[in-house]
Amino acid sequence: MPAVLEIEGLRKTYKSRRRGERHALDGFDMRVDAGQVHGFLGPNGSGKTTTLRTLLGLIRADGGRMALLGKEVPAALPEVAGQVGAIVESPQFFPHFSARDTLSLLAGAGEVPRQRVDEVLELVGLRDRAGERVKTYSLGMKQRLAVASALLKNPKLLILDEPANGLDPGGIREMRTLMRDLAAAGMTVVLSSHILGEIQLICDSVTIISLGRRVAFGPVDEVLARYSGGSVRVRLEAVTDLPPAADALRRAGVQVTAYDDHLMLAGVDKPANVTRLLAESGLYVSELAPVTADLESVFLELTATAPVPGQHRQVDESRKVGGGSAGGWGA
Ligand SMILES: Nc1ncnc2c1ncn2[C@@H]1O[C@H](COP(=O)(O)OP(=O)(O)OP(=O)(O)O)[C@@H](O)[C@H]1O
Repeated sequence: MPAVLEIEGLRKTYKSRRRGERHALDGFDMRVDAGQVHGFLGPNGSGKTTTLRTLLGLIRADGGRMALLGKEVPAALPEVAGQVGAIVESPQFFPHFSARDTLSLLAGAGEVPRQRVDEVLELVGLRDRAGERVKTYSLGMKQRLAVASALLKNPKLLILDEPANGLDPGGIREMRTLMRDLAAAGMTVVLSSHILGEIQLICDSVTIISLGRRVAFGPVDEVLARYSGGSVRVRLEAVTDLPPAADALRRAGVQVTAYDDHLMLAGVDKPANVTRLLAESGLYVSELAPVTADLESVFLELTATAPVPGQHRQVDESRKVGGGSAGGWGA
């Protein structure tokens, strides 16, 4: 499958007199194949918008290479721009224009046939409100207009930064169907979003970025399988047995996360060893269940952004975590 978007070793450092240097992208890699819906995920401040802005020529990279539709950018941007539709950050519209006027203006500037305006209004569900002024629109309606503007030129590659922002549950579901339909029709779609359940439902593949570096990538199923490796939920007959059980397992080298009524273990190859080890300490297991991770828990683990009771995590406190689940206990 040809790559529609390729990034290798991308670097971007913001410099300011007051704050010094900030490495927003620190050798970032990304690849999106044709016809995929690809999720681009990362905590706040991890470098997603910087990546998209660099790719679209809005800011200059300090190093690395990028290609869109097989052409090196930024050099080939004039050639490929007509085939790439993008919304990065909230686009601004003239408040006194209607959605139809806004799209007609953009269509005229981009030599897009007028009938396409009605097509995209229909696609994003704005047909019946298209004559009203944008200043009377809700956040979700403005978001739909933004997606419509990105779709006007029927691009080969559609890049959407937080497309579900402000949409109601019905709107999110419609957006999901629209993305899938566009991909089925051959468009490649890159979505950045913090709604991970949604990404898991919509996307074929994902890239996860943390502190300006890629920490995971690949088909969603493979990423989930890779990072679910050996996760096991354990309940004991008495909850008072959980702390000594956690201690015994940790002493044996198992990664243990303790919850009120159960333990989560990572990297367990042979669950029977857990039962045996606990029984040897006089602790009896009432449930031992393998757990498949969802995208949210993989994301929280890889970007180290899971909430810690009693702490207020600051935006730059995510840390780089090596690939694969640590531990490997249970031989
Ligand atoms: N113009 C700028 N000047 C200085 N620092 C910047 C600038 N733009 C972004 N940064 C910094 O670069 C880092 C990456 O920011 P970026 O906007 O790319 O993150 P993001 O992943 O899009 O975050 P979010 O999910 O919050 O939108 C952050 O630490 C941010 O503060």
